[in-house]
Amino acid sequence: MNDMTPVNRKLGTMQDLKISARGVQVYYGDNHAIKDVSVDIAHKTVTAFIGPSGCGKSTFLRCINRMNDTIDVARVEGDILIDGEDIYDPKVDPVQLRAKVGMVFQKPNPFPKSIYDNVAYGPKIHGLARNKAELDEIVEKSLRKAALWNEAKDRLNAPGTGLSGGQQQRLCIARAIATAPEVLLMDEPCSALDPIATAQVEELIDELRQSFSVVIVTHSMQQAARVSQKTAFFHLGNLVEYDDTDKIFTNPQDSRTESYISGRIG
Ligand SMILES: Nc1ncnc2c1ncn2[C@@H]1O[C@H](COP(=O)(O)OP(=O)(O)OP(=O)(O)O)[C@@H](O)[C@H]1O
Repeated sequence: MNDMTPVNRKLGTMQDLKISARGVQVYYGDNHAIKDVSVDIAHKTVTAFIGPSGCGKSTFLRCINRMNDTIDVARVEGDILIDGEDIYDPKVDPVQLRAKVGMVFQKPNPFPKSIYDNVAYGPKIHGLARNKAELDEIVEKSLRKAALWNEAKDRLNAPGTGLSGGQQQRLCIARAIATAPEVLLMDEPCSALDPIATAQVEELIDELRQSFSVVIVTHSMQQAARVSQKTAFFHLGNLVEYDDTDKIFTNPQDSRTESYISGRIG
């Protein structure tokens, strides 16, 4: 592991460090999907992962809450620390970790339960509420944070699957934040949404940044430019460049980043 790459020298001074990855490698059988990636991610910041299809964005995102553990052929090496703690330490319970590091997927995937129960499920299993009143409060707060309360408050007992696609995605965001996570991972959260629902979710991401570190995988460079403060460009499993979003889009240092943002690769 080489800690003195230009990326790391630069990040050595980062304030409010939340996630620190060092020398991360991911293999799917013989396929070396992530190659020696080191990156520091700040708290209360939106970080975008961009890059051509198959470059490893989702794979690296899934390392941050150990979702790759659920894929039989996947093998992860290297270190990922959150608040200085190694999340791959055998003492860490992945279920507890995923409450702290929430995830929102490409397609809205509410449980086949009521709107209320979708949000209450996580706090219940993690024992975050002592009684019904506390649970009600968590549900309301989470739906408010996800900008869904006004639309959902009169139909809390209706099925979550009855909401529109954009509302379902906000419900999934409410469900993810109900367990009071510190990091929210979003894997192309708007790819199944229309432009209006996309704009609502993007606005929400900006608000979520007040409370969480948000890491978002996106195919849309416009979206990365709109929502993120930091951008990481991946190519063929390598983290090629990581910097302030403005800089990546206006003055990239690596020719591969330049080619990608100008549409020549990808
Ligand atoms: N569950 C899996 N099992 C085996 N190989 C996988 C799995 N998921 C991803 N891969 C492989 O890992 C590499 C990186 O894929 P990944 O999905 O992380 O890329 P990506 O940049 O997120 O792509 P996209 O933008 O198309 O979603 C690819 O070669 C892919 O085929």
